Amino acid sequence: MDDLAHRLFARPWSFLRGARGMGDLPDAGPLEVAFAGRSNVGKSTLLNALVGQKALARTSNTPGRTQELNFFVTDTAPIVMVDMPGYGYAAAPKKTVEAWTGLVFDYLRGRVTLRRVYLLIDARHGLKANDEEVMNTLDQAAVSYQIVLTKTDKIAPSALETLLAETAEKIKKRPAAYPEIVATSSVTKEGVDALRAELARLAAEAAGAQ
Ligand SMILES: Nc1nc2c(ncn2[C@@H]2O[C@H](COP(=O)(O)OP(=O)(O)OP(=O)(O)O)[C@@H](O)[C@H]2O)c(=O)[nH]1
Ligand SMILES: [Mg+2]
Repeated sequence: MDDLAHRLFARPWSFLRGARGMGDLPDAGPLEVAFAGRSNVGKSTLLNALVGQKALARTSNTPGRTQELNFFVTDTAPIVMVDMPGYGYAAAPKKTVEAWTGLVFDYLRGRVTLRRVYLLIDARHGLKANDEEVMNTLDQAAVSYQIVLTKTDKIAPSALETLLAETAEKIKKRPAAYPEIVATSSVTKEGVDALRAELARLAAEAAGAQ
């Protein structure tokens, strides 16, 4: 880990608040980085891998584990990480899933302090129609986002190469998308240090702006 990243993750992160609606959000202050993606893609697991705390965000084999926007903070930098409910299939009633999805889109579209979205994509499945909808929303709102492939331990290196090339081609014309795609696995920890370094860079930028 580089020096800045080491400092950002030197102390434990803690849970600040869960929000079920836009009215419950914490006051907009420090910059926020959000983890978005389909249900079960590995958002909460990746957040735990980044902070090195196994049970900070709750994870599950069953889609629909995270049911609120969960805000996590550290006292080493003015940066907040936001674990989001998933969209797409979830083991919950239709109305409940619709409410989570509505909240996800409202937050992505309307949060002034949202600085970066990590859009997680399961490496076994690639981009789906609802991921494209999220990208449309972020492009329209001019919120910068980066594609993060998850569960790369579950596919062959050659399949990963193909997916990286295909995905890069699909996002080429999207104005708010980062052209580089990060491949991660919370099993092998591939990509985790690269994301930590990027978060540390954002945190340093935020600290400088205060
Ligand atoms: N093999 C493998 N499994 C993973 C990886 N990341 C997550 N998982 C597993 O995928 C399942 C879902 O992980 P979560 O982190 O709960 O997924 P989520 O995106 O937060 O899901 P929701 O909150 O339900 O939207 C769990 O069983 C994890 O252990 C990975 O990189 N590799
Ligand atoms: Mg989750």
